[in-house]
Amino acid sequence: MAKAVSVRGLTKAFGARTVLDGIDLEVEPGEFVALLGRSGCGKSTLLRILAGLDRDVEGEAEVPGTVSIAFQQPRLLPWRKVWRNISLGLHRPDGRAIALKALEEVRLTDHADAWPLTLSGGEAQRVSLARALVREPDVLLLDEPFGALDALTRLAMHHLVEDLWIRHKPAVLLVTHDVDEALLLADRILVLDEGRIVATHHVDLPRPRRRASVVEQRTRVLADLGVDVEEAA
Ligand SMILES: Nc1ncnc2c1ncn2[C@@H]1O[C@H](COP(=O)(O)OP(=O)(O)OP(=O)(O)O)[C@@H](O)[C@H]1O
Repeated sequence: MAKAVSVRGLTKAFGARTVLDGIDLEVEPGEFVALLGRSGCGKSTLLRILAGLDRDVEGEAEVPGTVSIAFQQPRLLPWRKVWRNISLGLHRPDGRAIALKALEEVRLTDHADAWPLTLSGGEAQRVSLARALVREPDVLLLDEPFGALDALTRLAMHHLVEDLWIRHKPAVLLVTHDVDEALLLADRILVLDEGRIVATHHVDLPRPRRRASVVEQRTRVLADLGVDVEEAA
């Protein structure tokens, strides 16, 4: 079967600075992959390239299917009601019905006619997810979508994303700094450092996952990030 994402020898430089350094990566259809790494290691740059937002690269980055991306900030248009933010660009006469269905999936039907500025951070992020999903993407790119949320809302979002992923089964690439988040959600974790994939972890824990079940593997992932858990404790 065709890969959802095929990246070969992908190199990206900003001026003299090489940000991605010969990345090779294949993602299977329906696979959930987390990209984990320190700030500035090139995670967002890779996602932007996969989304087709940056084509000035060396090497190959192929995403044959449809792609949606959600960012850390929901980026909703404040002058359009929630449902219109979701249906925007679909160009379909049944846009409202489709938006309502997507809002039902993120449990926000009652906010369909709200203005984005009246939403909480978690609600706005759920709208952003609905907007990404309504296009039924083959590949869903999530660039730290929970980064700005409080811990409890974050937890609820983890469950929601896992739920939506199981229902729609797009391939997902999730950029995160959060090891637990990666372990709770991903089939595979790629650790990036200075533009290279320096470690790969397969996560075979049964779903739905619980925080307690990720503790052991967390130590090994943190070690690849240069964090000694004994010391950090
Ligand atoms: N348009 C740009 N021009 C110049 N440098 C850039 C540009 N975009 C990104 N960079 C640099 O590329 C490096 C990688 O950035 P990137 O946003 O991919 O990192 P990241 O791993 O996603 O970081 P974070 O976790 O903090 O979001 C950084 O050093 C950043 O300053």
